[in-house]
Amino acid sequence: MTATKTVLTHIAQLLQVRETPEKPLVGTDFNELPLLENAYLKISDGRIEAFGHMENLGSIEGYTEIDCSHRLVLPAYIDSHTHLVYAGDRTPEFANRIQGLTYAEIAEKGGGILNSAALLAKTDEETLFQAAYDRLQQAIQLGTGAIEIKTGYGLSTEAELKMLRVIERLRAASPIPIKATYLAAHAVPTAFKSNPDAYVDLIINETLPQVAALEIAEYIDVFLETNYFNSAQTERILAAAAQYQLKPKIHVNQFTTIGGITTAVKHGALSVDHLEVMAPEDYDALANSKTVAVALPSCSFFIQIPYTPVKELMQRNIPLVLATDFNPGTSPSLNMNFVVALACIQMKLTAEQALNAATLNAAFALELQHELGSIAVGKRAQLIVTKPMRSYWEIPYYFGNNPIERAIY
Ligand SMILES: N=CN[C@@H](CCC(=O)O)C(=O)O
Ligand SMILES: [Zn+2]
Repeated sequence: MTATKTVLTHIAQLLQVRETPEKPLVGTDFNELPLLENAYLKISDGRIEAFGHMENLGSIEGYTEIDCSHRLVLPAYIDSHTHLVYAGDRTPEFANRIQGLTYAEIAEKGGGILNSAALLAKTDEETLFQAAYDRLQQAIQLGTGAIEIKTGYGLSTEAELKMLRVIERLRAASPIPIKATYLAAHAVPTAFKSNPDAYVDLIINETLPQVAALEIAEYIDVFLETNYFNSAQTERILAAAAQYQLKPKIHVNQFTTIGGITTAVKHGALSVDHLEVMAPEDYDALANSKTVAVALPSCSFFIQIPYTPVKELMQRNIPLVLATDFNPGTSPSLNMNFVVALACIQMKLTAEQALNAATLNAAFALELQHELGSIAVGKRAQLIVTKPMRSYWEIPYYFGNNPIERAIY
């Protein structure tokens, strides 16, 4: 936590200096990262009070000074897609994958999401909370200034509500904003294998009303994928969720393309997430929508699947967001710096584009663009002070290093 009045001085470069735009960044705006050199930034009661060139600093009496000479300052990352709450881990499955099994083969054997659900069912709320709270602290130290957390390892009403209560406790204890997503349909439980539609009925008739009554979740999610949930099932869930004002953020096109993006867009999805496998009609659906595309390169890296074709998205002016997809199966990393590095190295984004996708555009993916994501007076002062560096290109260049000296929140 910062003192009530703090001033950052001699900032070599203050990055992402812009007022909140009406829409997420695309085109030229997305290609540029506006900055101020030799800058100061004043913080009062956790908000950005003022900023400008050092020569215009004026009196700093009553402020605690943080000298940022040779350092860059940027808005904290927004991680708009995580599965932060889970029990145990999946290191045995990781070992199996190293020995040659695929994610799909492990899932067929009852591993994957079903494995995490079984572990979660026998783990108490306090244990889940403590583990997730530790991870939240890690995320903050790695530069994350707001985070989305999904349920989805419940696969029963009782366990989904348990996950939501843990998220609520995290929210109460967290110094950074948390948005909650009810991941209603993440996998078909074994008991429903022969009749997945009956599980969808249970979600709609039993779990969803109780989730809505808790008033913790803002968003609804479905894993729309071959062997998981199809478009017709998703449509039913999203139509029911709309009655409770839960907006869709959908897992889609991770392994196959089965019309899911069109479905998500039709239901006014705030975001579609993954998009590693894309068909021409998927781009068309997105290009004519208000839905943002969330790429998750750490998942592609960890389970060795294609990277989201971001150039194709950018060519069509589809807003691009980057997030970690932190989860025990496909992306056990909370490190947004690594996400930025992968986006540059593997997806060929420029550092400007990657940082825009991880800050301001990411804020749009959680409807936090008026609070976070850029340096503007009145926004929350959740900031990253880097270690000494000459250029923000060093963030992806020294991949695997921690570029952050201090997280301000
Ligand atoms: N694809 C669906 N959900 C997660 C993985 C969940 C898991 O394997 O536990 C993802 O985003 O990759
Ligand atoms: Zn995910």
